[in-house]
Amino acid sequence: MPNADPPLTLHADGLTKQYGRRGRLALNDVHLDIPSGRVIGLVGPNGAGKSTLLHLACGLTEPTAGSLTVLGARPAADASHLARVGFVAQNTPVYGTLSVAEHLKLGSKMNPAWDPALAQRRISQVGLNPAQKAGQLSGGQRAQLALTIAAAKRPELLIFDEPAAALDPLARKGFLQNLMEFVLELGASAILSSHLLGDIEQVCDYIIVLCDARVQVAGDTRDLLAGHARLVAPRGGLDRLPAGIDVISVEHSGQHSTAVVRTSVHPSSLPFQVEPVSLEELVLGYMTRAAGPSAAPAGAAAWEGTR
Ligand SMILES: Nc1ncnc2c1ncn2[C@@H]1O[C@H](COP(=O)(O)OP(=O)(O)OP(=O)(O)O)[C@@H](O)[C@H]1O
Repeated sequence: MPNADPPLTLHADGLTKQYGRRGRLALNDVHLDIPSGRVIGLVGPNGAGKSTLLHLACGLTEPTAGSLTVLGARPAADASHLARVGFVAQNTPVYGTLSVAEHLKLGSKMNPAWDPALAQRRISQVGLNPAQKAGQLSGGQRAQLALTIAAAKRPELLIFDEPAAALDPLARKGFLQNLMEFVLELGASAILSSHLLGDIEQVCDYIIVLCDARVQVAGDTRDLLAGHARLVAPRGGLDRLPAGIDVISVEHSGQHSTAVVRTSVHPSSLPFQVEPVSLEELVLGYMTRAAGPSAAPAGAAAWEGTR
């Protein structure tokens, strides 16, 4: 008999979160189907709802409406499900008065699948002194400790909320390398939120752009890049576009107009200069669109008819 497909990493159906009865919606009718075995980048502006989505995925908070499953079950449904997910929160919290070694001991007591060899190996690889109190570690060392603890649980899914935000470029590079090594070693999926698009581009093969509580676009990074393009034309030359082209954002500079578009039309058949988009352009395009007409560059209204 063929093996059953692995459960989706994350399945959200109408997922909505409102903090308090009068609070604004932090997530609004979110639908997502994220396959297993991916490294997922969650991007969006401040206040978009990224941490809220990650907290819901870890069972730290409950949805107001809609449903969410993680690895095929309700988040934090029971102890065994908790053990399948490793979470590193935004400020990489550690117990300041406990040493590095005591953190590992605590981890081993609390997690049935704890891998002591993996924990020891990574601690010495990143040069952490087992006797040092966690309160005396630098931001980068704290992040490495938190990553080691999350990975030594041998989870199926690692979730990171802005893991590298406080790290200098070199520490960030090391951290991301370690993260990828863990993902490969564990055969795990990972979700990380970040404002650092370069980091996301480096390690993620799946992207979710979340703005203003809603998913703007989500999908395999390569597919998304292949399905979008940058059109360049003399100013005003993009005012009328063939069917099958969805304008995401448009800018005018000097004599030229440039648009990021989603297109089902083969680029070579378009009567414009067509260039590939970078991930950064794609993400910024969706963020600009979500920010609404008031934030859109002058002339964007010309595109309304094509949407
Ligand atoms: N505990 C809370 N109580 C009330 N409102 C909250 C709470 N947590 C988040 N919010 C609100 O929900 C919205 C989404 O916040 P969230 O922290 O999920 O955004 P984010 O995308 O992670 O932002 P950032 O990039 O700044 O970390 C914001 O408007 C925020 O003020």
